[in-house]
Amino acid sequence: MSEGKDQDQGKGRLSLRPAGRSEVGRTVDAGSVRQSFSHGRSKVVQVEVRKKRGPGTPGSPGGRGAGGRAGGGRTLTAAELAMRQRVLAEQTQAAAEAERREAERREQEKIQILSAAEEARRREEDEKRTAEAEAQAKAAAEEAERRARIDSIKQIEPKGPVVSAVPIPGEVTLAPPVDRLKPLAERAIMPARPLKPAAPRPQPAADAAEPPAAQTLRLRGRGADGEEETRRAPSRRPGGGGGGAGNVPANRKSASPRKGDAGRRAGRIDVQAAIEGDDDKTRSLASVRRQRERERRQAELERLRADQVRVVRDVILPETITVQELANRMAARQGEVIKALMKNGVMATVTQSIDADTAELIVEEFGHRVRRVSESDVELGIEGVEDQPEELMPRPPVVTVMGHVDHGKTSLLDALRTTDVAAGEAGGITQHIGAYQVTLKSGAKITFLDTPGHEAFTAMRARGASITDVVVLVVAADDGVMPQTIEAIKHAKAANAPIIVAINKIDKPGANPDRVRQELLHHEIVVESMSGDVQDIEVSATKRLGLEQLEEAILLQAEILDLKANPDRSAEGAVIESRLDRGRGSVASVLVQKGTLHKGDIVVAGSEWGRVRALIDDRGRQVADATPSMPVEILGLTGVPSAGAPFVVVENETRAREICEFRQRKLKEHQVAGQVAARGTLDQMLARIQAGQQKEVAVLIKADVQGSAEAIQSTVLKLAHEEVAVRVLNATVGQITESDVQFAKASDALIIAFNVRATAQARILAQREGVEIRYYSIIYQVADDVEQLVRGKIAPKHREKFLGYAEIRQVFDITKVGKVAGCYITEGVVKRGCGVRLLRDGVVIHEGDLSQLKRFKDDVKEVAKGYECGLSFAGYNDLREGDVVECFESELVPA
Ligand SMILES: Nc1nc2c(ncn2[C@@H]2O[C@H](COP(=O)(O)OP(=O)(O)OP(=O)(O)O)[C@@H](O)[C@H]2O)c(=O)[nH]1
Repeated sequence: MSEGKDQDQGKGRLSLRPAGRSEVGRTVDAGSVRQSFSHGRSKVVQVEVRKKRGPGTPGSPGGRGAGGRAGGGRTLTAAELAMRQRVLAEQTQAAAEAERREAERREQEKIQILSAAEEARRREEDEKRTAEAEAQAKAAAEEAERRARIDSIKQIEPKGPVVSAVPIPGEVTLAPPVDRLKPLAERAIMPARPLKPAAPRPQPAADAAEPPAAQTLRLRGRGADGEEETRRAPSRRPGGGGGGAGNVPANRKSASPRKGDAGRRAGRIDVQAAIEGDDDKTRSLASVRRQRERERRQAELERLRADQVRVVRDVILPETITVQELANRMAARQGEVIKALMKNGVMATVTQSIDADTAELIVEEFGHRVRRVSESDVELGIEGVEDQPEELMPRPPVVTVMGHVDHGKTSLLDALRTTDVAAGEAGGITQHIGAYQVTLKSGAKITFLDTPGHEAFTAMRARGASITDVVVLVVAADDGVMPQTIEAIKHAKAANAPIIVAINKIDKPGANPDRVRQELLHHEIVVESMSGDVQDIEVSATKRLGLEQLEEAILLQAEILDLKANPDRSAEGAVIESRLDRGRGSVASVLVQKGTLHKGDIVVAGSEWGRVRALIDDRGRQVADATPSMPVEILGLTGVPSAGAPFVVVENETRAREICEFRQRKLKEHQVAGQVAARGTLDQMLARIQAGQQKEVAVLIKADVQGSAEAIQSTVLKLAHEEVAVRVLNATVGQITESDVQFAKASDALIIAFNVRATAQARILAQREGVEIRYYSIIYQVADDVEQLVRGKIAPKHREKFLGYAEIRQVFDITKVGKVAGCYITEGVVKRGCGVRLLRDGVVIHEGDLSQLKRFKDDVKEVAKGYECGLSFAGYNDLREGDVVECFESELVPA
């Protein structure tokens, strides 16, 4: 620094006040710095400011210490500076250039990589396209070849071995033994071809279908050496490498010389090649072709076979069907059906039945059409076709006589029977077959149903037999219109049957026919003599008065009704009544309604069927046939059909059997559901009451004594309220019989049994008909239940559960024990400690508990039906032979 004092300060350099801590006013110059000291001195120091790498900065190496340099340093000449700057610029330029080149190089590399990838992708696509085109071409060629082959087979008888007669593209063709050393090109023109040159070659066709590019390649490949072929070969193989040798897979490389040589024989392989085991190394194109060809042919064969058998069938499916039957109906193999079922998760053997839904799935899978039928379809069409008006002929009317009790229905029917003009011939109408036909003087006929009363009429109607054309309402002139007369009117009206009023007993002293006519007016029956349209005839059954007029009135009514039927068709009608006759078997009285019934016809009546062995009319004569409206007895049915059941003639026994089996099955189902039905009726009644549809609860009372019956009647009648009335149909004493059940059924009534029981037949009937019988031994319980019923609130529940019946066969008097009954269990079971009722003639005479139950001196828990046992009652000794012990258990039924 001190050296710097002497330095000339006027060299045009800038002076700077330094910014040092201890200094003030330092200046900065480009090359010198003025330094000021505290005591006033100052000096200028030459400094060399060396800018880092700056081209304009003096590049002296001593730029680090300003002071040190300043002493021996020198300024750069302009030339030096320029040079340095140039050098520096050059260096910078070079570096930038290198950098740019590097970037370029990298870019180039990247482009190369990308283009290589792109190239590879393109190549791959090309190859794929070529392969596809080739496959299409091949398929076309094969098809053409197949056709040609079929044609050639048709036209030319093969002379040589069959295998060589028809060349198949890609197949191994027979070549004569060839020297292994012989060049392949030479061998290629040898007879490596089918023995039958007439057959078309597939190759040209394949070539024709190839894309032009591929063709060009191939043309070049042919006849040339392996190089061309090698180039072409990979492109023909999907997934093969590109044109570059490095991309050719190793196996391709090994195969290439052969391939190149045999370029012209592409698509074929000779025996030699096969022997050499070429396929071991690489699978030739020809081999692949052959395999594809084989597969294709196989597939086509299968398709053809399938087409031949694929007939779309209408498969009829009932509600259930066995696998075997299903296979039969589809004309498929059982194994296939089982397989299809397994696929759907159903494991079934051939004999097992499957439901219609599952079967439908299978049928659809097999490509057939499904036609679902219901079991009841067996009944379809049994009624036959509708008759044409021109086929109809007039037929006699069928008449039912109705009226109040003792008004003379039976008497009138008997009187009418005697009006038959044919009576003299065979002792008149002697047979009781449920109906009879009278022939009038005019030759006209009338059929009368022999079962008077509206109950029978309604029962018949309930079973579907609406056979009455005209109702004759009998009203006794001395008695007038009575409750059952009104009932009869209601029933007749419900059946839409016209009424003819027969005012009977006019011979009686107190007879007043006009009163009857007047009373009938209240029930909407306006007789002719009162300007109405209802015919009224005054008759006397006993005195046989007015019978002819009555018959004429019936005929007139029939004429108005224009009753007609076609006699020339298979018969149809209804069973009037039936029974089992000891000598003749099942006997059924039927009324023919349509057609003519012949001896030998096959008849289905209800759930019974049979061939008509004999036809017997109401005079007991055998007849050959029965025309419309004629009642006859038929023999030959397999069982006893129920009254009111319709009958029909069917074409054959198989059909008859089929229908009956179906109907019997239905009947059994119905019987099984009988108990439920009984329960259901009461529930339905309750529901109707709740819904306000039923305004009346009808009951039929049966009690052990008249006093109880009357007490119950008055009790239940009091339970009626403004919305629901209580109607007591009957309040009598004794067991419940079948007629009680029928009566209750007709009026939709509930049977109240107080200390009495139903007969076995009545029980069965009630179960079948769904009539509810409720047993009581305490009057307030009856009142309780009926009240609930009337209010439609809570369904009354059974309070006890019936266990069984035991019949007392012998009574032993044992000292200290008392009376012990030797019993036989006729129904259900008897359990130790159960509740018992002692019934004598169907009436409860004691109710209590069982004290002992023994079998052969051993106490037992229970004894079942068909076994004997000994039992005694707790605190009751009046046991008698023939008494019946009813056993029950108390059961809590929540409301
Ligand atoms: N005087 C007279 N009595 C008759 C006449 N018709 C019937 N009776 C008598 O009336 C009674 C009842 O006759 P039925 O023919 O049994 O009467 P029903 O209507 O069939 O009676 P149920 O079978 O009980 O319904 C018998 O005693 C007959 O003799 C008649 O025209 N005149």
